[in-house]
Amino acid sequence: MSIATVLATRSRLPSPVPAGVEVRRHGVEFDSVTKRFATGTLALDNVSLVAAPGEFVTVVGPSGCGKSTLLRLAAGLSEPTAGTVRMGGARLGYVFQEATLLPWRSVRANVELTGELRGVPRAVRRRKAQEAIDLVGLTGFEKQLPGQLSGGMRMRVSIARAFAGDPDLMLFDEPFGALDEITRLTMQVELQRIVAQSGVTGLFITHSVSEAVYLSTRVVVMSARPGRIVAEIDVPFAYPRPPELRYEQSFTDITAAVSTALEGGHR
Ligand SMILES: Nc1ncnc2c1ncn2[C@@H]1O[C@H](COP(=O)(O)OP(=O)(O)OP(=O)(O)O)[C@@H](O)[C@H]1O
Repeated sequence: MSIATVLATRSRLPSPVPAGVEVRRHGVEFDSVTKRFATGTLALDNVSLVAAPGEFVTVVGPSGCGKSTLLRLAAGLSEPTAGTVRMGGARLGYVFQEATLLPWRSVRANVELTGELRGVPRAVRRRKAQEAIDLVGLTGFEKQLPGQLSGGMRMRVSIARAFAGDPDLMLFDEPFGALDEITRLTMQVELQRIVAQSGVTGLFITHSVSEAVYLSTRVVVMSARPGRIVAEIDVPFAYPRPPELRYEQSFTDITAAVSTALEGGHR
């Protein structure tokens, strides 16, 4: 199947794409990827996976099954032992479980950091930073320091910093894992809005089945180590997704399918 066909069938964006939303050109593709570490640990075994431009793909799997390894390969921080990872020169944005902000810098200065490190002219990076701050709902908090913000707000800054770099592909490594339940649910609602609004492609790691289903166009289920893909489940709901979607039968049917695949791959 060509990447254009995958996009046409799986894009989360309505057709025609709304005015002002530009679908990014790049996704990521893992072709028969195996990763064995120098210690002998086989972390990933023959994994093939596509996140086509405009898709938001979430990977769920038991602890230690190789999810972070998969993201490190996508980021080019590690090389496969066998197989190929293709991203066609995508500009990457990362969001980790910890917000990793510089405590002495204001919200704005933290968000501008990516542009600063890339040598983007001051006026341009300030404009990009403001757009990203507005996108994540932090308008008015530009001058605050990270220590003055809640955990959820710090995560918003971290997401804004990634978006200010104008990414094609966003990599998320359990970004909401350290948040309390209510903040986590709010951040899920925010993230699917932000992602749909920005047209970015996403690869997202989580332990939470309902988070995976609520956010994504497709959920990829991995087995216990060595990580293999045991199921791929499409999530057909249009964006933006209302929070109440989580209580609908069609939603719980999909979470049940993901959980069943997860339990099967864990045995
Ligand atoms: N640099 C490394 N050297 C050796 N082994 C490693 C290395 N990085 C990860 N591993 C091992 O590879 C396996 C997969 O690790 P990884 O962190 O990708 O799993 P994970 O699914 O993200 O786990 P968790 O859900 O607990 O965060 C684990 O057994 C881990 O100990």
